[in-house]
Parts: sequence; C-alpha cells; structure tokens
Amino acid sequence: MSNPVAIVWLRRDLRLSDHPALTAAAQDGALMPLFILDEQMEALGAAPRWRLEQSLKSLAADLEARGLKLILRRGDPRAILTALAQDIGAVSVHWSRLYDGGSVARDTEVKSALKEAGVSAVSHAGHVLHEPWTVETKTGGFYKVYTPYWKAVRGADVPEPIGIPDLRAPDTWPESDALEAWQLSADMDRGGAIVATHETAGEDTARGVLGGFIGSKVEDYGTARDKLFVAGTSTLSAHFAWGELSIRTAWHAAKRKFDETGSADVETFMKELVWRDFAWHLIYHTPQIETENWRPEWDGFPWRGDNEDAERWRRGLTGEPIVDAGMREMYVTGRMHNRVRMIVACYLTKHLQTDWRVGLKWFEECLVDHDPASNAMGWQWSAGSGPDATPYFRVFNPETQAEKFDPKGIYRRKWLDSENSAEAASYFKAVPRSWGLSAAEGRPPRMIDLKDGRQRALDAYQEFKAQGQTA
Ligand SMILES: Cc1cc2nc3c(=O)[nH]c(=O)nc-3n(C[C@H](O)[C@H](O)[C@H](O)COP(=O)(O)OP(=O)(O)OC[C@H]3O[C@@H](n4cnc5c(N)ncnc54)[C@H](O)[C@@H]3O)c2cc1C
Repeated sequence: MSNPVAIVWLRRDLRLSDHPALTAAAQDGALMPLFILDEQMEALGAAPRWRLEQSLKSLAADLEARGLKLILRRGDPRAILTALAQDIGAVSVHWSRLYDGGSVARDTEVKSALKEAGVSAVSHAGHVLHEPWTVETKTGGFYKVYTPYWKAVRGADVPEPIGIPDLRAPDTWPESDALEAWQLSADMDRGGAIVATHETAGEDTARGVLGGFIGSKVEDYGTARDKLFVAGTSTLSAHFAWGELSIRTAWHAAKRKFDETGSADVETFMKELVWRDFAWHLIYHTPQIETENWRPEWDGFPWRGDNEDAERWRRGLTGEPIVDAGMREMYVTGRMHNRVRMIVACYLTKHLQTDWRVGLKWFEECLVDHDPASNAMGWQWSAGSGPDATPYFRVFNPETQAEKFDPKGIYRRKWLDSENSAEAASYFKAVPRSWGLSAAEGRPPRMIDLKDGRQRALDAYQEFKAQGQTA
C-alpha cells in the first residue's frame, strides 16, 4: 500500500520550524508542500513579489536538502487544492490561519470546497502570538487601543515553539510550475539587483538575525531603536512578513532574555512584537482598515487624491531632507526606519494633505516587509483616521524630528549625498530610467514651506470641524 500523503498549503509561513500546520500534515502522512500563486499573491506590489520569490527559493532549497519538493501552482486555490487532493488521494490539507478580510473569505471558501469533496481541511494558529478572537476586553469586545491590549497579553501564555518534525517524501510528486516562469521579479526592473544587496531571505538567515539581535543588540534597543544613524533595530520584519521566522520563536527568545536580565530594553522589544499582533487583531475585527477611514467621521475630510506633490514625495524629490532620505532608503533597500515611516507618512497626509491611501499603496509597492495589517495600521495612525491614532492636529515637524533623531545628519547624508555615499548614489541606479533622474542635478529646493504646510493642514482640520464633523 502506498504512503498516505497530506498537503500543507503555504502562504505567509515559508519555514519548516515552529509550524503547527506543517507539523500536523507531517503527522498525517508523507508531506506535500504546496504554494499557490493566487489572486491575492498576484496583486502584491513589485518589492513584495520580488521578496516572495527569494523566500520561495530558500524554502525550496531547505526542502530539497531533506529530500522533499515545493510544489508550485498558479490559479484559484479552491480548484487547485480540491483537484490535487483528489488526484494524489491526500488524507488531509493543512494551513496556517491569516486574519485579513481577503484571506478569511478565501480560506472559508477553500475549506467548504474541500469538505464537499470529502477532503479533511484543517487550519492552524501560528501567524501571531494570540489569535484575534482570544483577546477580549472585560465587556467582551475587541481592543481598539494598544496599551490595554499590551496589558491584557503581556503575561498570557504563548505556546513554546516546536521543532522541525520528521519529514517523509511522497512516493511520487505531481507536476509543478517553475518558479522562474512566474517572473515575480519582473516589475523590479533594474532595482531588484540593488535591493538584493541589502536583503537576504530564508529561515536560516532569519534565525541568525534573531540570535545576533537577542545576543547583544537588544540590550540597547530602547534608545537605539529611534536613532536613525545606528542599526539599532532587529530588521526582522520581512522575515515575519513571509513567515520565515515564527513570531512565537522571537517572543520566547526575548522572554528568556527578559527573565534573565529584567531589562526594560528587552521588554520594549517584546512590546513591538505585540504591536504586530495588535495590527492583526485590528484587521480581523475591522477588515475595512485596509481601505476605509477606520473612523467613519473622517469620510468627509478633504484629503487630496493622488497629485503631483505626491509624485515628488514618491520619488524622494520634496526637498525636505529627512523625507527624501527615507523615500530613497525605501527604494534602495525595500525598508525604511520606523521613525522615518512615521515622518514621511505625516508629511504626506498633513503637509501635503494627501489621502493616506496614496501613501499606503506606495509602501505596498516598495516594502519587502509589506504586511497588510501593519501597513494599514501605520498609515491610519499617522493620518489620524485610525484607532489609537495620533491626533490630526499633531503635525510632526520633519526638521525637528531630523535634529532629534539624526542630530549629526549621518542618516540624511547616507541617503542624499550621492557624491560621498555609495548608498545615496545607488538610488539613481535603482529608479526607473523613465524618471529621468540624475545625481548631477543636485538637491531640489523645498517644495513647501513647513510652516505653511502645517498651517494649511490645521486650517483644513478646523474648517472640517466647524462644518459639524466630529473627527
Ligand atoms: C506608515 C507605516 C507603515 C508601516 N508598514 C509596515 C509594513 O508594511 N510591514 C511591517 O512589518 N511593518 C510596518 N510598519 C511598522 C514598522 O515600521 C516596521 O515593522 C519596522 O520598521 C520594522 O523594522 P524592524 O524589524 O527592525 O523592527 P523592530 O524595531 O526590531 O521591531 C521588531 C518587530 O516588531 C514589529 N513592529 C515594530 N514596530 C511596529 C509597528 N509600528 N507596527 C507593527 N509592528 C511593529 C515588527 O514585526 C518588527 O519586525 C509600518 C509603520 C508605519 C508608520
């Protein structure tokens, strides 16, 4: 009799260890790892698609080293999973739960299609520390403010990470697409080669980065995390976004360190991990956070739609040094420092009074760590339209922020001084030729006076309130 086979359908969980869905499939039989390039994955921006390709390559190599393959298919997961499960006589299909509206709707349909076809379909935890429905306020609702959320979960149990299970290969393998044929890197054009010098994907890399960070850097995290001129943060976000590292593994590594040292810096890091969970908590309970003002009273606010100023913002040509430095950092590395994300988002939504969705879309296109929950929460927080958001009238002054967090201008020079900084020069090699940018042109003048921009934002807000709006 041939081996029973179980499918693990992989999405944002491209790893082998601490993977409850993969472990359950491996316990049911020989393991058939499957990744489907479905509508949602096809809709990702250029940098996330590029990053996904790197992650899939790495996972395929890790599986191959254990005598297994990663099967790749493109299309509708319902049709692919039911046909494949029936063709190979799979005993079960397993996957890790995701919590955004699109994923919940898709997975619900897949589950019922598989059940109808008589195939056991089981979803598992693993993407977050606490699933969104397990953390409730005293009155049984969900949390809208971070601090009470943190207080509710800080002492709550998080399952210990599990190792890589014994993996057995099926007797035969079904057909698979070739990863290169998907051309996931195509839209990066010449930028891909440059981002590649800043970004290494894969589970082994992720575990190494975590080990290095918890080993020493975390001890300064509380202060270093806001200094733009040092590498003071963990840089784990893309590994979490693609699930190369489980958040539970990171939590327990930090918790062990905290138990040993009692360090406030370590606790600050643990709080940041919980911000990621909070974003998934919010997107689950209010899926419209991705597309609608989270506070509906903001619907009448006179945001400008996409516009020429926003295009200058995207291209790092506003003339506001810290803003342009951040936008260029993102284009070259696929990442941006968290403090600078807040500064550029505030500048776009307040000084340029542009709709936060314009910025969200651009981040979606450029970030290798793009994550629908954290991105939506970050944008709505910055714009003032979100839960637990910074009030609209609190307008970050980019100049003051730069003086405070980059007092010697090291970060700004790194990303703007193309004569003396290789990173700054590489921006011109990364951007599309059609933008017609050249380092020789020098820096553009400020396109908006900071005081004027601030005043315009405050006037718009006052007028909006005077019209009886309650935002
Ligand atoms: C406008 C805006 C958009 C953002 N978009 C994304 C996004 O698409 N993907 C993404 O992963 N993060 C996003 N963030 C959050 C944050 O900027 C990044 O998680 C952080 O910069 C990643 O760097 P790190 O891994 O070195 O973080 P560290 O400081 O080392 O923090 C450790 C981990 O905690 C989590 N974390 C830290 N800060 C936040 C936060 N503010 N919100 C949610 N989780 C957090 C991340 O998983 C991070 O990897 C956004 C923030 C803003 C203001």
